[in-house]
Amino acid sequence: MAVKEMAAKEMAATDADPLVDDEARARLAPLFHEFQDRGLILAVSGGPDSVALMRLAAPVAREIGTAVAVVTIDHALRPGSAEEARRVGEWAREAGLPHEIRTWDGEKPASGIQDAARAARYALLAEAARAAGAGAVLTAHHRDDQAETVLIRLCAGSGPGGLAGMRARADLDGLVLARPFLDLPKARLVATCQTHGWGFVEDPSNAAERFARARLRRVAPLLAEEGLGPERLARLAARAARAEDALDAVAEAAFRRLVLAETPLALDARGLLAEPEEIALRVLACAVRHVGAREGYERLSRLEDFWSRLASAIATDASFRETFGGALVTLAAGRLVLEPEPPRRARHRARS
Ligand SMILES: Nc1ncnc2c1ncn2[C@@H]1O[C@H](COP(=O)(O)OP(=O)(O)OP(=O)(O)O)[C@@H](O)[C@H]1O
Repeated sequence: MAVKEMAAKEMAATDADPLVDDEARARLAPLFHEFQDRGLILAVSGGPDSVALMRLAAPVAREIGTAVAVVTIDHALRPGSAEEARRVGEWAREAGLPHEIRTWDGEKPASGIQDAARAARYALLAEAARAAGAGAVLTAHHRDDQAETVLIRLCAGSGPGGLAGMRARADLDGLVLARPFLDLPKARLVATCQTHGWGFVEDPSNAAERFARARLRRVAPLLAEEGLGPERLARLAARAARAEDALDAVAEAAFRRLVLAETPLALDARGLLAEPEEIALRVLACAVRHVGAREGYERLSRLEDFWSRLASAIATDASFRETFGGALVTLAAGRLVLEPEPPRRARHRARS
């Protein structure tokens, strides 16, 4: 089916219509062609979304000849999770796909369990993909997941990067993380399973009130009444993503322009101050990451505070020497020099 025809068909589908085979093929086939040589991993929890992904992907994989393996992560957080993972295995067999269970048997923190479980899940999925020589991991994130992510980030006061939500294509530790259903309403995936009589499980933790995500789910209908429903939140994410990509491109060009020396990394401080604040912030974050001092990112509000101190030092020709995000940042003679922060223990020894 032609792409235009497909788009028209999808526009005509209501939020409760099951996906027809052509729609699924149009979404999945490009990825299956792209990874025909290396193969793909499908991340399947057993919920209706990922069961729909698995069942719809199986015929496309066969048709194109792409090796596909289904991976279920058993977080081992509640009784019955291992049994659920085994059931996914049965459904995968029914669909004619190989299945593997990877269990999270690392330390489980008392607080922030959802975040820890997510980090562990992605690490285990990447491990499984690498072991299979696969080039990509596909998840069944959908429009309602995206809307929830954007709401959570709105509540956290995120900038455009956060409001952009999840991307349909992202990096997963050097592999491709693809979300081919990211713009589809969840109801369509559920309807697809129901129409075909495909079994699925519901994760009881989804309903657990103690998780912020589940609490927000109660507020969501009220927001939707005010017009801020999943569709609008997802559109906000798409617009924020567009702005984010443009700002990143401008910041990258500014970074290249402002670099005076590579080792140690030195930037033109006055030039940085002359940039619009949003660009200066991004150049600074990029420079900090560049010295490779620490994994992860500092929070945006911390970056803003750091920049405000640094900007006033540049403006007044004051001296400046602070660490940020694992980088030692020094201002001297109009040059902003960034070096990896010396290890804390070594510094301590040097002082004592
Ligand atoms: N236990 C699991 N095993 C394999 N894949 C999983 C598992 N849990 C989730 N996934 C994959 O991730 C997708 C999103 O799941 P879910 O909405 O539960 O994640 P989340 O809690 O929103 O976290 P995140 O959005 O960061 O992945 C699922 O559709 C599925 O593809």
